[in-house]
Amino acid sequence: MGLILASKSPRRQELLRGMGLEFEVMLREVDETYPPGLAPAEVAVYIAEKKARAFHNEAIEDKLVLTADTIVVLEQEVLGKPAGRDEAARMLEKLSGKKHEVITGVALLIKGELITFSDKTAVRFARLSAEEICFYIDNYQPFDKAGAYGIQEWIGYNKISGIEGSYTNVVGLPTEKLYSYLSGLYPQALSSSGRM
Ligand SMILES: Cc1cn([C@H]2C[C@H](O)[C@@H](COP(=O)(O)OP(=O)(O)OP(=O)(O)O)O2)c(=O)[nH]c1=O
Repeated sequence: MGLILASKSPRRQELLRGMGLEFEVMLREVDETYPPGLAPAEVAVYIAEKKARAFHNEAIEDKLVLTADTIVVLEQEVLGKPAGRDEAARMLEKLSGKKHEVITGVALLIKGELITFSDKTAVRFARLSAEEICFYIDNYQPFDKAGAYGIQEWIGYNKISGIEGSYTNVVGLPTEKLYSYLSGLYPQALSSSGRM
């Protein structure tokens, strides 16, 4: 069975490769807004599902479509990707010295059937000074990342004091949980790449 990753995120592509999976990348335009009243814990799955539904009417035979969405939740506030420098700085100021949650929602679509799940990781930031925030924004890539940071970049190495849960979930895909779902539901997706 073929696996389609519907994601432009180079991190997700790298994580899937790291899982030993073979896949192709197909992209569709998706409006990533969500209803204002939606509980933060449900937002990532809601958007991942929207990304998968973009393939609903397509002839993709028996291929499995995988989509995901990652958000940061700080004290019930959902932080997505920052729109610009000021918003990135504000997000990092809020995260400084606090613990937040990173939630990645995943949707699997096959033959019109949709399965969704999510994983949650707690991340604790050390205090960030104004200089450190400026340095990070000027030298790294906060703009394509939820919460304006990448755990895999400078800030993750130097300013994250602890995490509880899956590391890959923070980067963009809960690989252990995904592997378990694929093993149970679609072992063909794993065996087609010769790994099982
Ligand atoms: C918190 C955090 C997020 N991120 C990334 C993961 C996601 O790529 C991004 C959140 O945006 P998403 O909307 O989840 O994904 P995307 O727009 O990059 O890709 P696509 O919608 O095509 O699948 O933030 C990191 O790389 N490191 C981190 O530590």
